[in-house]
Amino acid sequence: MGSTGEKRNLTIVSNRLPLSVKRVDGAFQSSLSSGGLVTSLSGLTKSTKFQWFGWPGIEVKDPKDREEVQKSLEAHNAIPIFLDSSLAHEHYNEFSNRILWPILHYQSGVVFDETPWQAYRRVNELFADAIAETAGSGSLIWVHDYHLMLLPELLRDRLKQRGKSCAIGFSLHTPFPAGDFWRNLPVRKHLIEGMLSSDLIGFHTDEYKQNFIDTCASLLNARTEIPNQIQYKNRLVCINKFIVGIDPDKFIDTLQKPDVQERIRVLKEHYKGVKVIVGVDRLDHIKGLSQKLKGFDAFLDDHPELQNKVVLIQVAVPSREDVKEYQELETELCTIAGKINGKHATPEGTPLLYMHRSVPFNELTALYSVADVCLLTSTRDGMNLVAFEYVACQEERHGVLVLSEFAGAASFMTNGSIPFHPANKTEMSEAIFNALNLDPAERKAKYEYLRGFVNTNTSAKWGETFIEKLSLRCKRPGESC
Ligand SMILES: O=P(O)(O)OC[C@H]1O[C@H](O[C@H]2O[C@H](CO)[C@@H](O)[C@H](O)[C@H]2O)[C@H](O)[C@@H](O)[C@@H]1O
Ligand SMILES: O=c1ccn([C@@H]2O[C@H](COP(=O)(O)OP(=O)(O)O)[C@@H](O)[C@H]2O)c(=O)[nH]1
Repeated sequence: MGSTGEKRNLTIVSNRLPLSVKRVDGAFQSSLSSGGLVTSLSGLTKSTKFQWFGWPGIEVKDPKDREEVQKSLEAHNAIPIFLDSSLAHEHYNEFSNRILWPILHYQSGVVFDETPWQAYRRVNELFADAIAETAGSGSLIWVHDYHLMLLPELLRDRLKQRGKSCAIGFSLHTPFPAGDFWRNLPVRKHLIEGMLSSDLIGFHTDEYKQNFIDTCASLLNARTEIPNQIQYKNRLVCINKFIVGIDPDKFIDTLQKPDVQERIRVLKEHYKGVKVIVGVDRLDHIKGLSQKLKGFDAFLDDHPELQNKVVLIQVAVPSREDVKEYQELETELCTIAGKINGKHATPEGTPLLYMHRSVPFNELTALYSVADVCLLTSTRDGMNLVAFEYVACQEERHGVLVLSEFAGAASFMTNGSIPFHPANKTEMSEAIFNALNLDPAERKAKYEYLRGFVNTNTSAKWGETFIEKLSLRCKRPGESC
């Protein structure tokens, strides 16, 4: 058990709660939110107790309705922060996902706009107000991700006004780009200063950590000579890498369920004599989905002898559908998918199954399990937990992970996978071919390497390590990080 979380009061804060609330026929229904942040933090629930603040994903105006939503979430230790829909839209869609997200992922052509920025500030303030009121002095507050970069500073001020002292940790789940890219954002200084009011800041990889440290030095003239520390104004902030992971047992246990075993049997029978490649990604530019489909097209062109012998099952989970760029990407992907099947399908079958929807967890594990290859083509990606999940489901098959060198996961998984550059179709085609033809001994060796990594670096360990460090930081602030 994660003793730290139980001894001290732990509060998790993220923009999105793990449960999204929807109004169906006048009543409220909640369902699990998608994405890696929820996966990583849900894995933590096994070992640590915490309350979770976040936006419920819906506008609720009526005080009675708010009470109803509040009660239904209470059972999951979740506390909703209600936002009116235009504010939520400007904060989440317009600033977080149209301006900040692309810059964090090295996408160019971003246009800054003042209205969304003001909404971003306002939402961070509303979070700070709600948390400062509830938090007990001495508690640990762990803030997550790019939607809430201003929160540590706003929260620290409010806690101080109330005479409370809490430890504040911040984890970024995206990459942090190299300095010159970050300069594209006119409000870059405010965001960095907001984060620097934390006691501890965590990144997924050493590269992101170093980029952040370099930016603090060049932009704020902060002192960064001591490893893993940033001194800015009168504060000493610890900076480190914490490897986020999954709960592998959840996948292993699910694979044992009779209905999942039956589903696996049916899928194996259906794809007898056919090699299955799986891809699971939120429908997002950063996942390199158009590159993936084009690379797969090149692979099919290069290997006519494999006609009807290979299928790519691509799950594209709907995401951020109110953002214009995401809508355009969806249209583009449908067109490319149609063209690929138009070119390569035969009366015996289609080489590409493109599914634009989310899949239930049991189905997801069955899909991972029957796949000979998992193809992940991110152009940039904070970590990519799908890579971990695929490995967790490959005890029997020893399938091969073909992993873009730009996923954060590649910093740790390159030895056990086949790495490639997602913009290079030829390289991708060769990587797919090599993965499909790897001999069993090599497949086993790669799988065992990755299994060791995934089983060692679990989400529970990630959470416990971060909380332990945060708690120590407060007890002995002068100590090295
Ligand atoms: O909440 P959404 O807008 O629907 O997006 C889902 C999540 O996407 C991002 O996930 C990141 O976190 C993962 C876990 O650390 C990491 O593996 C992945 O590479 C990242 O893209 C986002 O950072 C989350 O806040 C979102 O909830
Ligand atoms: O229909 C689906 C398919 C997948 N996932 C999960 O979404 C997460 C994706 O996390 P990742 O870190 O790969 O990327 P992110 O979407 O957070 O950028 C994984 O845990 C998947 O199991 C999901 O919620 N719904």
